[in-house]
Amino acid sequence: MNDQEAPALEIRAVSHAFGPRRALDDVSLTVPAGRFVALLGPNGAGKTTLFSLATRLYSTREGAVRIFGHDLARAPSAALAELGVVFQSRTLDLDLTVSQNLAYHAALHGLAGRPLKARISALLHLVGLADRLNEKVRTLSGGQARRVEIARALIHRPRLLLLDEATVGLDLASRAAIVDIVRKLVVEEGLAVLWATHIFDEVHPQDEIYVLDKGRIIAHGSADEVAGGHLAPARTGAEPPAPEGATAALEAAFRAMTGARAEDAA
Ligand SMILES: Nc1ncnc2c1ncn2[C@@H]1O[C@H](COP(=O)(O)OP(=O)(O)OP(=O)(O)O)[C@@H](O)[C@H]1O
Repeated sequence: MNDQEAPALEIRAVSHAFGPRRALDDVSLTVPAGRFVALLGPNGAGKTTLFSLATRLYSTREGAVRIFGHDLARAPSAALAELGVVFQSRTLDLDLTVSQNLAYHAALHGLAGRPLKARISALLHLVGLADRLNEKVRTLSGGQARRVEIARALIHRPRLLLLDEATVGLDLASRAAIVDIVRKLVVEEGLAVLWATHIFDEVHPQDEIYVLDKGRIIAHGSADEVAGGHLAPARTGAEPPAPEGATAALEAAFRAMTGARAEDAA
């Protein structure tokens, strides 16, 4: 299989333990090139641990991670060159400008000069922040700062983006703006995305989803299949369910599978 045909991300039979606590148990998932895949799991399910393994913060002792066919353990540079990541915790320098934050990160990838300026400008247009180039990150809203982090994650033109609960703590409008930007990147730029979340309304009926619970993948399919067929519009010509109805159906299925309490999952 050549690199063009390989999935963007392949996680095969990965397990991970912190001392006696097994955080991931035989997890396998695939993100095809150019596709949006959601990883849905309650708090403590193992999402961040999976991201830490996929980004090589932790080394994979059991199982394998491949990014566009490059084995992360054997060919880490080739694999990581294809990967951008937005972690759950904020990691921008508040006292640097948007441009300085991006340029600093770009330097780590060997980008400089005019091509770098053009790249920063293009990315800030993509995330709707072209006018904030020279402002300190401290002056941005939480949602705007998250968008800068997305731009930063894409600076080296990766073909796979991992986002770990990227909308946590944001208001509804900021969340919607970020989800829209990421989905647009998939459709228009051919980016592959793994979107980890526990927020149901971020998932569309036709999205491919994996449900992670207590370190195991307990369901996989379209969101509608996982919710027992209650999300997609009926084929009889009936009106599609209201978005809040679809969200409720997925949440009900998820809670039935995981036993998660509402406050764990919302
Ligand atoms: N560094 C660590 N040391 C010990 N246990 C850990 C460590 N990191 C995570 N864990 C445990 O591993 C399990 C999975 O945690 P993880 O953070 O991956 O879940 P998560 O799905 O990302 O949850 P959240 O949404 O709350 O961030 C949990 O039981 C957690 O307590």
